[in-house]
Amino acid sequence: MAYDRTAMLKLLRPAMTRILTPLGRALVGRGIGPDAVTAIGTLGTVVSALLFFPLGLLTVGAFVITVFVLFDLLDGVVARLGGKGGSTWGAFLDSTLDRVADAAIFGGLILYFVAGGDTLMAAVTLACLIAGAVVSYAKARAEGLGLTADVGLAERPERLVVALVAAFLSGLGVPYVLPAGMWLLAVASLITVGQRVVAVYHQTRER
Ligand SMILES: CCCCCCCC/C=C\CCCCCCCC(=O)OC[C@H](COP(=O)(O)OP(=O)(O)OC[C@H]1O[C@@H](n2ccc(N)nc2=O)[C@H](O)[C@@H]1O)OC(=O)CCCCCCC/C=C\CCCCCCCC
Ligand SMILES: O=P([O-])([O-])O[C@@H]1[C@@H](O)[C@H](O)[C@@H](O)[C@H](O)[C@@H]1O
Ligand SMILES: [Mg+2]
Ligand SMILES: [Mg+2]
Repeated sequence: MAYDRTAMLKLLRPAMTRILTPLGRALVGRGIGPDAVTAIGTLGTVVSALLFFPLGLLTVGAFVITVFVLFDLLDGVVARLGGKGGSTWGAFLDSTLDRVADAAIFGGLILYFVAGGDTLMAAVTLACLIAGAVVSYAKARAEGLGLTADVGLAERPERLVVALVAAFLSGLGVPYVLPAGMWLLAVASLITVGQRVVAVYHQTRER
């Protein structure tokens, strides 16, 4: 079953874009370009994920990472307000650095579980990292072949919301929420890989 992205968190995109537009305008007015926003967002995410999560500071880590991860919406806003409607280079940079940010977030959580001696949850979180990367790769490869794979239960916003909310609540002392979130995400990401493979398979058969 294919999930239309308009049925998922993508629905929040126009509202988030509206909220971020005044900030985007201010950045453009100061001569700050989208690539700088992309780079700062990625750097901030990587440093905070690899600092806070392994130390067990899950709530503050999830909060700070959320701020930096929202730069991924802000860079597109800045690109579009800049008048050129976004560049090919910017699209490449944005997607590539998203992979770096995702690796740091899930890598930070893996280090947290390893530090606590929880090998099983470290492995489940590793599955989230790998399956999430395959989800993104499947779409990028399909697009490189002139096809589309813009479907799935757990696209990047869903993966980030589940991981960050679970980490945030776990840090507040809510029991079982982080393991439950990681198990849920591992399964949802695997399903998403399947959905994208099936979507591409059907397109190749139609050809
Ligand atoms: C103080 C602030 C605290 C904030 C707390 C608020 C909590 C947040 C609540 C809700 C978030 C809701 C999620 C929003 C969903 C958005 C859905 C969506 O569309 O996501 C996709 C995007 C970005 O995708 P992409 O990068 O592809 O789009 P762009 O718009 O950037 O466009 C790309 C094109 O732009 C051009 N371009 C780009 C870059 C560049 N350098 N040059 C360019 O030219 C080019 O043409 C490109 O093709 O967003 C995401 O994926 C990020 C999702 C964010 C999810 C955050 C989830 C956090 C939720 C909860 C965490 C709770 C813990 C903390 C609790 C704190 C409570 C206060
Ligand atoms: O494929 P996926 O990982 O769910 O989501 C993708 C993002 O991770 C990627 O960075 C972005 O450029 C793509 O347009 C797509 O939204
Ligand atoms: Mg972006
Ligand atoms: Mg992005």
